[in-house]
Amino acid sequence: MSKIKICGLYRPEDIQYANEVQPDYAGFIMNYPKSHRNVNVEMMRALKKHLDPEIKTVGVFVNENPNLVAAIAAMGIVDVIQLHGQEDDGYIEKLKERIGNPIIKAFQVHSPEDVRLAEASSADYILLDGGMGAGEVFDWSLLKGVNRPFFLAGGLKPENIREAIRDTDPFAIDISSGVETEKKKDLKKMREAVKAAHAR
Ligand SMILES: O=C(O)c1ccccc1N[C@@H]1O[C@H](COP(=O)(O)O)[C@@H](O)[C@H]1O
Repeated sequence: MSKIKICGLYRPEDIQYANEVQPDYAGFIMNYPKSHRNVNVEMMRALKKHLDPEIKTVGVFVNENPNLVAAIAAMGIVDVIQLHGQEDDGYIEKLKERIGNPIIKAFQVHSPEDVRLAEASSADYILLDGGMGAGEVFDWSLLKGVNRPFFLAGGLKPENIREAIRDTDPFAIDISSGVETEKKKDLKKMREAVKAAHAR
């Protein structure tokens, strides 16, 4: 069993689906127009209003100005901050002085050195990913013996979640494209993903 974050919600229907299938975390790609999942602050505020408060919201940022991230955190619309760009420990420390929200730092993993770098992060959680929301699986054998709890991301789908949990024992599964059909969240796939992650 693992927790699960379903990432990249951006339509009102996505919120209804999340309320129905109850992931532990709901992720929102914020201020990143390169992604089709992009939401701005106003959209986020409107979506959050309808989300079950038991589901934690994660604001995902890519190399965003830390002052803006802190300002968004102060609005109370994100419970957790995810940093998915090249933000370093200096950036994270600066942010920690301004906000009390837990911080997840994402790392792309291609080698054992990438894993060591992630383990040393000053973030509250690390997220180990193959790409950037592009559905890329990486070599999970690199994760043997990781010394702290991690979110596992990258190319996960309902069909490979059980194998991923068995092989890597993550704190949480993080999934986005694997629960979409034609770039839109798919209720059936979301239900199957949550069931697979929460199965004992
Ligand atoms: O999903 C995006 O568009 C995105 C954009 C910028 C940074 C991160 C993004 N997504 C993150 O990618 C991983 C895995 O996604 P997938 O399941 O492989 O599609 C997840 O952490 C998302 O938060």
